[in-house]
Amino acid sequence: MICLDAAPAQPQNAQPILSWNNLNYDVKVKDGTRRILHDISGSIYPGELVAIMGASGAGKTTLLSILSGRVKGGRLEGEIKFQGAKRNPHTFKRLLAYVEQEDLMYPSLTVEETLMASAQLRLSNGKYSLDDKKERVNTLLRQLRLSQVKDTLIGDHEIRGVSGGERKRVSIGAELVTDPAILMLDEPSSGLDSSSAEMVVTLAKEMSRKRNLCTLMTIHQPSTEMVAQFDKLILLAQGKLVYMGPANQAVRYFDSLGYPSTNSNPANFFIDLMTIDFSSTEAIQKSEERVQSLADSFVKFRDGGTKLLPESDKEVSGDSANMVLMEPPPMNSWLSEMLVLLKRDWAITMRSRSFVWGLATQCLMLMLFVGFAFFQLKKDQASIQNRVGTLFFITLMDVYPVVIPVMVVIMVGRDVLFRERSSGMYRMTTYFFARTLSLIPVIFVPYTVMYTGVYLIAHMQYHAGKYFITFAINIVTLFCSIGFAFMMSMVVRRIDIATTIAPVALACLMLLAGNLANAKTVTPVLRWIKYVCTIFYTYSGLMQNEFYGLEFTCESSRTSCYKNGAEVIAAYGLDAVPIWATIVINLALGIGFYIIAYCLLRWATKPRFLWI
Ligand SMILES: Nc1ncnc2c1ncn2[C@@H]1O[C@H](COP(=O)(O)OP(=O)(O)OP(=O)(O)O)[C@@H](O)[C@H]1O
Repeated sequence: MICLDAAPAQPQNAQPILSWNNLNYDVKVKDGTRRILHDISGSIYPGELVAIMGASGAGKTTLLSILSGRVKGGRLEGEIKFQGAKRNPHTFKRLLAYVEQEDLMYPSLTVEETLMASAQLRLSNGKYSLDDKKERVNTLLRQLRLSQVKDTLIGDHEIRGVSGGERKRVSIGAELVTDPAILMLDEPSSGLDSSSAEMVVTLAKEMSRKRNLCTLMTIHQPSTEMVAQFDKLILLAQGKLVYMGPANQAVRYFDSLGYPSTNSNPANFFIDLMTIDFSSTEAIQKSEERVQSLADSFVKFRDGGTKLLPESDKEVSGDSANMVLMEPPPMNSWLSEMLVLLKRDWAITMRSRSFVWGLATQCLMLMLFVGFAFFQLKKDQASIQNRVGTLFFITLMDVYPVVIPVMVVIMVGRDVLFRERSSGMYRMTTYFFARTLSLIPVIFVPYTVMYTGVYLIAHMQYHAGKYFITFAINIVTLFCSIGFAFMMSMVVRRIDIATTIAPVALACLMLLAGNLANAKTVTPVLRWIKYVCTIFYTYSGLMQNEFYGLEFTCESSRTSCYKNGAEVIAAYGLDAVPIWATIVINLALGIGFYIIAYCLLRWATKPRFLWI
């Protein structure tokens, strides 16, 4: 004998993995508050495959969000227990595998790389060797029928990759690579053809059985075959519970209430029963009354303690010895986590061909263009303007062509970052280190070639010390530019807005950098800006490094001449900060940008979920 709330094949004394009581959820709307969920109670057990079904707007996603601890805003009442006790947010988050409706993964990684990165980040090094992790990924690839496509890219609208169904299975695999206690899937069949959707449900069932895992999914309108796979159904109508119990008893239950099945697909029959008919005022009233009566009947039915027998006495085949993990796995060391992320980020960066080749081509072209525009500078008065032009141009090249593409690269992966952060996959410091380290060679190598080329072709002062100082100033500026790009990527959420704002902000800084406006005569209201302006310090450092020590000739036709470089630096007002200080301050500004980006990311990913 099995009561309605328990799994059809659970032993009677089994403890629910998750139970919830009297959940009420209200949100603010224009004219007051609206109750989205009304007094919902229930429980789910290890090894069960449970579907939350209902018409559009019934509250399926809201219920799943509440149970997963991801609901934001509004007012939540009731009680949720995980393995019989109040949930600990940290532990629960790491024992829950949540697959969102959208498959947020890096499109340029292969299926195997995606699963392997997840395994390396989530599985404890103390418990699993690298070979164990590979074995686990191979098993998952087999179980999820992904072995054939393991070397195919995930892909997106630009890169041809795996099919929609395969992508969904990779999303599930990336979550199942650990031993979660509960798997939650939000509309896993959306956007899939019927056979892919069926396959996802079949696999979810297999996984639940094999791992004694409780799987809870929202699903809109499953096929008859899919309904047959579910152990338990939670049927919602207008935020009210109209049925929760064995899937194979639902039709009989509604029949007993006087609603015999009218459709060969039980899901269609349930949806028809639960949907509000908006075709006329009478139809609305009639269908609302029906939904209310179904909800009332279910309350009576459950309060009456009526029990349902499953049609078959199939036993859950999960190994009862395969107990659900009570504690989340410990996190791996900072270094190991960083190295895994670095390997992954390096692959992503190197596969962003337009970024890598774009930077390389741009640097080569600029080197030739700037070098030959200011070819073999002499020591006459005209060369002063040309040197100033070369150095200001190089300063700008250190910033503009770096900030914008780096910002785009970071923002493209931001949704994945947020998803991985919300499941506590890694620390944020490892993310920043790995992402920056993966970008550095791709930026620094072509830029170093560019500086050196311009230095030689334009014939700046040939002096080893001066060359290395130029090199140091430029490298630190590039570091600042990457930091600035990180900061902008965290401030603005949309790429199009970020790529509009960043050039404007940089143009304002450029104005105050000491070339377009004299550094000493800028209005005091704006003069302070140069002290937080990377462009100013870079330009000032490069100018001093090149001009100090130069003597200029003066043509007899001229009435006034600069005799030496020191006079030029003084005239431009760039002698206030010594060269070494320009490097140190830029380094500090770069670190500051990173700290701001880090704080913004922490703030953006800080859970603001309602927790009971
Ligand atoms: N924060 C909110 N503010 C206002 N209304 C909300 C909020 N969250 C949910 N709702 C409303 O609650 C109802 C249930 O939403 P929910 O997304 O849970 O439905 P659903 O059953 O998942 O629908 P669908 O199948 O269309 O995704 C909808 O009418 C929705 O507009």
